[in-house]
Amino acid sequence: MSVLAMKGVEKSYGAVKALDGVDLSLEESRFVGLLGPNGAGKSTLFQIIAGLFVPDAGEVSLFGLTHREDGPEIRRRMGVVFQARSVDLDMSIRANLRFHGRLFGLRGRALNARIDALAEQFGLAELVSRPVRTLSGGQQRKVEIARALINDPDLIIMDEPSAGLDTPSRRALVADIRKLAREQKVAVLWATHLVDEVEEADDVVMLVKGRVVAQGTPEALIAQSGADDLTDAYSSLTG
Ligand SMILES: Nc1ncnc2c1ncn2[C@@H]1O[C@H](COP(=O)(O)OP(=O)(O)OP(=O)(O)O)[C@@H](O)[C@H]1O
Repeated sequence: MSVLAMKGVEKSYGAVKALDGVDLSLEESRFVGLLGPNGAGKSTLFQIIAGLFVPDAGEVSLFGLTHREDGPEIRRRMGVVFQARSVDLDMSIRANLRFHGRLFGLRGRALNARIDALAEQFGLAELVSRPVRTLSGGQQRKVEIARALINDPDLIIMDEPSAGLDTPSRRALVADIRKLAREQKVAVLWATHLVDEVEEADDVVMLVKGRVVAQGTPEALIAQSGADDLTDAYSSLTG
């Protein structure tokens, strides 16, 4: 099933062209890494996928639907992890997840069961009553991700979800999300400027100055560029 299809997407901020004809597709259960340096246009792309920005040109469809005609249905089926924190530091994990669950119409026992399942899945079960402020950076990022999964989405888009984490925590988070994609059939778009986070992605899309310069499996990109590994391939394909 096609979860996301973008064709010829353009977006400018005044004279700055942030996206310059982006084509991108994402299928069910795929973990796709969106790799690009600072300023490549990753956040702009996310805002468009999330329906917060309207592109200047091009087409975007999610689950075969468009934001213009079916925004609420798309939002019901999508989770978003932005770079900025979206949970309340002074509230407990459970209170934060309850608040977000209610936005999707979840209530009572069903909501509590969903919170318990997510807390268990992300190793937060012992911590659900603690204010988010008292958690480690890695645990706080997991709360962000649990929040984005509260509505059991078919697609989750994540803008540098590992920001601020050390290398072991980043690796663990990537492994958790890859497992989630595989086992729960969630399509994942993971934006980062760190090559090691997408080395085992199903597909990697390289974005530079608003253009997709390469996309394919990590193996295909390495072969295409005659490089030894994905880091070298990224350097050579992105100049
Ligand atoms: N609100 C804005 N007004 C003007 N220019 C902007 C605005 N937001 C982004 N830009 C510019 O658009 C381009 C793409 O920015 P964007 O934030 O989408 O890139 P990014 O890949 O997410 O970068 P980073 O990895 O640093 O977060 C950059 O040149 C940036 O300076």
